[in-house]
Amino acid sequence: MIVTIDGVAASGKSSVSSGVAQALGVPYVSSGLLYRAVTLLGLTAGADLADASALLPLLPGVRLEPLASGNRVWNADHDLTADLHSTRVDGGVSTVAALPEIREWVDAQLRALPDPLVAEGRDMGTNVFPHAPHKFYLTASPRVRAERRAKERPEDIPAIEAALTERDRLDTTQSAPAPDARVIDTGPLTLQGVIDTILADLR
Ligand SMILES: Nc1ncnc2c1ncn2[C@@H]1O[C@H](COP(=O)(O)OP(=O)(O)OP(=O)(O)O)[C@@H](O)[C@H]1O
Ligand SMILES: Nc1ccn([C@@H]2O[C@H](COP(=O)(O)O)[C@@H](O)[C@H]2O)c(=O)n1
Repeated sequence: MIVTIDGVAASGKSSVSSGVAQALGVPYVSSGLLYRAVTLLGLTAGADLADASALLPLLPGVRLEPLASGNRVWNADHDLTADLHSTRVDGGVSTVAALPEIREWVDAQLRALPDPLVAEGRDMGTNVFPHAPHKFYLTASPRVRAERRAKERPEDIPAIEAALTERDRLDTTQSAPAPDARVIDTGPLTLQGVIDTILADLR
């Protein structure tokens, strides 16, 4: 069984997916981490982030480890995970994610994973796993999302809100709820409240 949890930036996708996956006893996979890993490797190599032919040669050693407690991304034996959520990576990742060749590479990594799993991102329910029987799409206002993220980042709330809004704009093409997804406004809910809403739906 595959459960897809898509949504806008910082809507709670990875935290909610981790909670749902742990309750179900299955792994979850964060597709955004793969786009972030490509971006980090591109930035480190000084590559043009808009040029897929410069990025693809950097990827043969990249591997996602989908654990229920939290995903890790490796490049050969180097753990990239801690460096994937920087403001610098946030600023470049939508450029990388717009490249069809990179999207194909990410989709292939995800589809090679064994069922069952919880998959989170932007296009899990629409594109990568369109036949998944359970689909969710998380939203919250930009201000609520920025207030939550401000607890983990040094930037102030207006700067975070502006960056999130811009990332949503750049990601519009691949970020829409599947027609058969349940849309959940997480604004009025606690993290556990969102997890419980999804688990109740699955039951
Ligand atoms: N319903 C909620 N209530 C309160 N805080 C929440 C809720 N959902 C998520 N959070 C918090 O919001 C922050 C962002 O959540 P998370 O990183 O899971 O979002 P995301 O959608 O995976 O982000 P990104 O798109 O940047 O990868 C985290 O600090 C998380 O604990
Ligand atoms: N299915 C996906 C997942 C992510 N992206 C792109 O990656 C960026 C980072 O994703 P987060 O979930 O960690 O926020 C995101 O802004 C998108 O550009 C994607 O295109 N498709």
